[in-house]
Amino acid sequence: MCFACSPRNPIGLHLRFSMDGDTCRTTFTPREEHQGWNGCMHGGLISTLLDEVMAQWLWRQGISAMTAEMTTRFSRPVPIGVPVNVESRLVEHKGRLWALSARVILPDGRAAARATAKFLTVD
Ligand SMILES: CCCCCCCC(=O)SCCNC(=O)CCNC(=O)[C@H](O)C(C)(C)COP(=O)(O)OP(=O)(O)OC[C@H]1O[C@@H](n2cnc3c(N)ncnc32)[C@H](O)[C@@H]1OP(=O)(O)O
Repeated sequence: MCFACSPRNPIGLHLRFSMDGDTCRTTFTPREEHQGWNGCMHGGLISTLLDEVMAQWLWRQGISAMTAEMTTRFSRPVPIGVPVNVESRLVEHKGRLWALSARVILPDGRAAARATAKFLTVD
């Protein structure tokens, strides 16, 4: 029961994804219970959005892969109650290793957070 995407997880984020060309997308509006710093979404949960949108890019190509490494840059706060777009793309693929990038985008089009990650295919 995935914390990020399962519709049955009672404490989950209930994210829903779609592919748009070579980009995987979702949207999310953080609520009070997702707060970290006053009035802003918790950074760990922002990382969850980024991790999951990259994992889903792979999943939707039929690739089972786990996150092996991830770097996140938090550029601007994500305000509670404000909808954000989250998107990912493939950067590179070599053998079992898949490199992806992702962004959390505020309604004014500015990126609030960016991540790069390496995923390794698993059996
Ligand atoms: C869509 C539904 C799923 C959504 C899930 C959302 C994403 C997640 O949250 S996944 C959960 C979080 N991630 C984890 O728990 C992963 C924990 N780590 C592991 O289980 C293992 O380390 C795992 C599976 C990633 C890799 O282990 P294993 O299969 O034994 O590979 P391993 O032998 O260590 O490495 C294989 C090769 O990759 C290389 N490699 C491993 N990690 C890295 C890395 N970060 N960067 C570059 N190369 C790497 C190794 O050097 C090795 O290279 P070589 O074959 O040339 O020696």
